[in-house]
Amino acid sequence: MVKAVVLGAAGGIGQPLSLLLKINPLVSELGLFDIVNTPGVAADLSHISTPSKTAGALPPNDGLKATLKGAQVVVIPAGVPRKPGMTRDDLFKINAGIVRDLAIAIATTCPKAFVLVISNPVNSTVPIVAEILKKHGVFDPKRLFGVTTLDVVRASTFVAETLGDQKLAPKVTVPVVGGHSGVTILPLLSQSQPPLPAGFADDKRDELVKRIQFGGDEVVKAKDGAGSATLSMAYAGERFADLIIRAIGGEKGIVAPSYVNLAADKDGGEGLKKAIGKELEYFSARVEIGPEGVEKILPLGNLSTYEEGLLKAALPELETNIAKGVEFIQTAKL
Ligand SMILES: NC(=O)C1=CN([C@@H]2O[C@H](COP(=O)(O)OP(=O)(O)OC[C@H]3O[C@@H](n4cnc5c(N)ncnc54)[C@H](O)[C@@H]3O)[C@@H](O)[C@H]2O)C=CC1
Ligand SMILES: O=C([O-])CC(=O)C(=O)O
Repeated sequence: MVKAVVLGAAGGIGQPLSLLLKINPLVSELGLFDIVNTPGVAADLSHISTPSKTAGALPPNDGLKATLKGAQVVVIPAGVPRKPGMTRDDLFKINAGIVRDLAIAIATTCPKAFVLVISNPVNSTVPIVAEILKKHGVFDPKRLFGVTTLDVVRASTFVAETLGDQKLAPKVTVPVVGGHSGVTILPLLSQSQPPLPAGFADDKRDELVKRIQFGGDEVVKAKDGAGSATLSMAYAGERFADLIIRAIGGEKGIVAPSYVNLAADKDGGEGLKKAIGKELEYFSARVEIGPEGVEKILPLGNLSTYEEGLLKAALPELETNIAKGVEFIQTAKL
């Protein structure tokens, strides 16, 4: 049983994610923080007849610190979402500062917590959290996760649709690696289980890859100015948080997709760096998770020639995104 905290709990993702965590039987205490509306959200959820206690706080009177006290899992969906025409990187200006300030509170209040970052741009916000934790001397790469589960969820759904059977969606597995924006999202369709039909046309494959890479844009466009994915993200966020909570509880064999610092790996990510041909500090892949955090970053497996090309195209943007997050903290006067 763990204490889980949601930062940004009154938002489009925060509310349904908090609901799902409230009904997770492995959560004993649920702390909710936002700059608006958390007392109401917490009062509402607290009437649900599950064992966990729920409390909500606002910034005055150190509400953030009180909420974080004793937290083992902190999920961060705080920040602004995209509007049509924006990239995730366009959110950096506002969200980088929000995530930085929340990370400072984590570093000083619950430095051993597992931190799950949803706020975009994930490729940069995860390095921001890491740099803050480093500055406070409490960084453990094994306990910091960028949440990329929605990419994997979308891949399963879209492949099932392509196979003409929605009922397959919960069973389809497709590794999605790299990062969490546009071309940095690398769906490895050649490893899909069940596989795509033999002789699946190249143009159909390209379409499917694009749809997974730009699935977020599909929702942003449909919401027409009212934000981005919230309900599917809450589902994905809880699915990931649940795996983390079960790993903390000692369950064996937990494997989840996540954007992590490669120093989290047993061999410092050397195997993965070799596979991608670049000295990157962060990459998303399937990771084995145990009670102390990441135990191993799993190899990417065999990439098709086409996927090698996708990987090559992803690396420059990923590298720029990472550097932007790192520099934001390293060059700042905090
Ligand atoms: N990793 C992923 O796959 C996904 C990430 N996202 C990202 O999640 C973030 C949140 O999206 P939504 O929930 O739709 O936005 P939203 O605007 O509905 O909710 C964000 C919440 O954060 C709160 N907030 C702002 N500053 C805060 C602070 N300093 N401390 C605590 N809370 C604060 C706001 O008051 C608001 O309630 C966005 O950055 C979005 O791009 C969205 C979908 C998928
Ligand atoms: O597209 C967005 O801005 C939100 C997001 O990260 C996603 O839905 O994958």
